[in-house]
Amino acid sequence: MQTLTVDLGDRSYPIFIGSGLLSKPELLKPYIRGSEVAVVTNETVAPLYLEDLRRLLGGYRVTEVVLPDGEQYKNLTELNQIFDRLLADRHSRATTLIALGGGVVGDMCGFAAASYQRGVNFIQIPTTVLSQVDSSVGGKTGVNHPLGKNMIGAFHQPQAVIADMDVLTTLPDRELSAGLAEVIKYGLISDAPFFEWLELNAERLMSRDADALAESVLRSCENKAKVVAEDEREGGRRAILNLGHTFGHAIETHQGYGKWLHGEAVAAGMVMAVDLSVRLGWVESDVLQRTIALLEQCKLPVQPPKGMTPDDFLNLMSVDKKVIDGQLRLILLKSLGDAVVTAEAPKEVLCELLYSLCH
Ligand SMILES: NC(=O)c1ccc[n+]([C@@H]2O[C@H](COP(=O)([O-])OP(=O)(O)OC[C@H]3O[C@@H](n4cnc5c(N)ncnc54)[C@H](O)[C@@H]3O)[C@@H](O)[C@H]2O)c1
Ligand SMILES: O=C(O)C(=O)C[C@@H](O)[C@H](O)[C@H](O)COP(=O)(O)O
Ligand SMILES: [Zn+2]
Repeated sequence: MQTLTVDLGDRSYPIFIGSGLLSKPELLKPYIRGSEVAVVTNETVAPLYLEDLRRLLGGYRVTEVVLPDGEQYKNLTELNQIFDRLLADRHSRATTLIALGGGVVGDMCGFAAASYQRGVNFIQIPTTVLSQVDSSVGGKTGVNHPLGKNMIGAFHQPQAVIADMDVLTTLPDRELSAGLAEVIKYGLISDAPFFEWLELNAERLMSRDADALAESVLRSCENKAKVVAEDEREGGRRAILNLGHTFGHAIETHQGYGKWLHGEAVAAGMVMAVDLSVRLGWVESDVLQRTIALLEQCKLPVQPPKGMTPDDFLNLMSVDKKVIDGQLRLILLKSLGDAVVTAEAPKEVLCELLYSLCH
């Protein structure tokens, strides 16, 4: 097992990465402070892994909340199910919520923990590649609104993250690929040697080589933990974790939540961001070619969806959370492994990009 720390002073927490972690009560128990626990999971993950978690929770008073599965349920209506159960079962402020699932469950459980009785503890047990490498770390929690992704939420850090690699064996291929999009993101924004490692190991990752997957989770979490420790609430540098997301979130919202997976939309969005960086003369075109090649090897989309127009993008991107005083800011590359947040979007080149890619 490997242990990393997200260094946030008195809110620091460990990320445990390894095999067989869902059978180790000694990992989980130190992070549950009282006798009350609420497990939040979904209808797909529950039959696979809830029993393992139940075994670790002998002796606690446990509420189980099983949500419907899908990005389309990451909303305020479904979030309320968690509050209803916590209140019905009389959970106090000393309760601990446990997210058992992918990023949707993690974001919703985390937001419930941030707001139930103005804030209770929670633990992340991420079960997808995407949630192990990204969403379980860093404390962004929340739900979608029909007008925009993750528009309602809070920063609320977990007490611990327990990433058991064994659960990835049941993950569908499409979800594996979607998770790899966020893995590739770290190479692009902050870790060129990792990008090169991914180019060499993409085939192993796609065939679910356990060592390669563990290495990619570890290196992704190292990169994310470093950025989060520098800028917990996205005052500045943390925004680099948003590479491709301004375009990607526009795609997810336009298509209808759940049609394009988050990782798929981010993949196409990263190609757009790197392409824009090339058009501005900031990076060599080979970085774009290598990005496309790696994403394609991971069976990810590299173009925006058919039928989405430049105006669709511009309208949806105008409500991005990085917009300040009407100015859209984008994450672009200065070189492979070096991302920057622009003070404003280069509008002319952005329009040129959108008109050349939208079809
Ligand atoms: N908070 C953050 O920092 C952050 C970062 C990245 C993404 N996100 C959010 O995360 C969400 C995407 O997360 P995701 O890709 O994990 O999607 P997800 O949570 O929808 O999970 C993907 C699918 O895999 C299933 N699943 C989960 N674990 C499984 C397992 N071990 N075996 C079989 N099936 C399993 C789920 O039920 C679901 O059908 C999006 O809402 C995105 O906005 C948040
Ligand atoms: O942790 C972050 O910061 C990220 O931006 C990680 C992203 O991968 C993730 O999709 C996040 O939820 C996007 O945040 P948002 O603030 O753009 O909604
Ligand atoms: Zn993301």
